[in-house]
Amino acid sequence: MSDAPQSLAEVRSRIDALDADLVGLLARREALVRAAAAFKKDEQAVRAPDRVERVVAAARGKAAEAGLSPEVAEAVWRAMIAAFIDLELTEHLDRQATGQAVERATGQATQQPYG
Ligand SMILES: O=C(O)C(=O)C[C@]1(C(=O)O)C=C[C@@H](O)C=C1
Repeated sequence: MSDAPQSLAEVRSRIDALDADLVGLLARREALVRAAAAFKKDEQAVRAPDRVERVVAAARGKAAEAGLSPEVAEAVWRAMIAAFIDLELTEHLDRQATGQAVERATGQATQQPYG
């Protein structure tokens, strides 16, 4: 028997189920991105353009093997990484602001993410 969906409603129900899996995978990815951010000292390290290109190239390569359009893979990965870079930069700025507030309150120098 064919596994092909028999209606638009069935297609959409399968898409919704896959999206739920993707949300779980992206949450695990976000936890790792946040862990990476903690090792980075400056904005250039957060942006890591060489690493971005390697990640995108790997996604394109795996996409072709898996039956995913490489163009779609590249667009999705670039959008996803841009969002994670924004998240990392926001975390760094928050940490910097917290460090400055602690310094004001205590008069003690704290470690600054941007040197
Ligand atoms: O590999 C890193 O350094 C990460 O922080 C992860 C990640 C990504 O989402 O893949 C995010 C930001 C960097 O610009 C590069 C890659």
